[in-house]
Amino acid sequence: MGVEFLKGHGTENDFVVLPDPEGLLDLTEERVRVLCDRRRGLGADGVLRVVRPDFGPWFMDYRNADGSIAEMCGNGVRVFVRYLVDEGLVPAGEFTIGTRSGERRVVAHADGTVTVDLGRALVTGTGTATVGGSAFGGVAVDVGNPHLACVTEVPVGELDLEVPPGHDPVLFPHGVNVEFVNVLADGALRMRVHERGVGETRSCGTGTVAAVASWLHGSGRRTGKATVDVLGGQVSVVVEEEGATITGPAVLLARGELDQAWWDAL
Ligand SMILES: N[C@@H](CCC[C@H](N)C(=O)O)C(=O)O
Repeated sequence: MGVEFLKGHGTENDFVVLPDPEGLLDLTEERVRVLCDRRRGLGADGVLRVVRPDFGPWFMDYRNADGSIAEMCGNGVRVFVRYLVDEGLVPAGEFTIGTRSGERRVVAHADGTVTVDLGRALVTGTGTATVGGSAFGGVAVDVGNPHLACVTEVPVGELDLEVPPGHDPVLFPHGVNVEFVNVLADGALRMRVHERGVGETRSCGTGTVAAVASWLHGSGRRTGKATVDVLGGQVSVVVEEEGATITGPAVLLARGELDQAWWDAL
């Protein structure tokens, strides 16, 4: 009997899901790196380990593709919720899950979309990202994890995000996720993102919240909502004083077993 896995994505931000209710899996950095490698492993932007603690709700243990641990993953939560509901572990509707950023309320809707309350999107300052020698002013936003969201008139499709954007390490001592955002119309944004611990991804849920918070901040507002187009689809974001929500799709597309000998050898 090998190690059970599922593969899923939220707006093409893709994850390997590892059901581990008893918390028995030894999920080393190396195992995460190889699992996420698109040639040596299954390929993914991150891993979601599904753990049932002795007390409290189901816990999402999220890891970036480079093996690092992050506090929160907005798209990952939606896929995590899809797994819990599809497996009959939690009834659809509203419930709570655990994350490294604390407990979060979620709603699994009848149409298959999931809403996640990501807590307050805290604007903590301003900073600069550099891409190809050009500087982009941005707003630092804490969505449980760190973001620098840069609203720009440069079409985001023109940016080379193969190379990690430069940022001020003093402002972000633990690294940062960097978003570039175009305002398409009032209430519609387009975003690309370079994620800490991953590289450019086709979507970042917490990043879309940071993008909306940054856009609102730039227009003197603290609350509002927008749809955000990302490379992998579209999500809806609402930013309120007491918390920000993201709503979008969550897909599980495959399941299987990792070869035990392969896993043991890692
Ligand atoms: N893709 C995620 C964010 C994952 C964590 C991030 N790379 C970090 O290191 O903070 C999302 O959907 O929010």
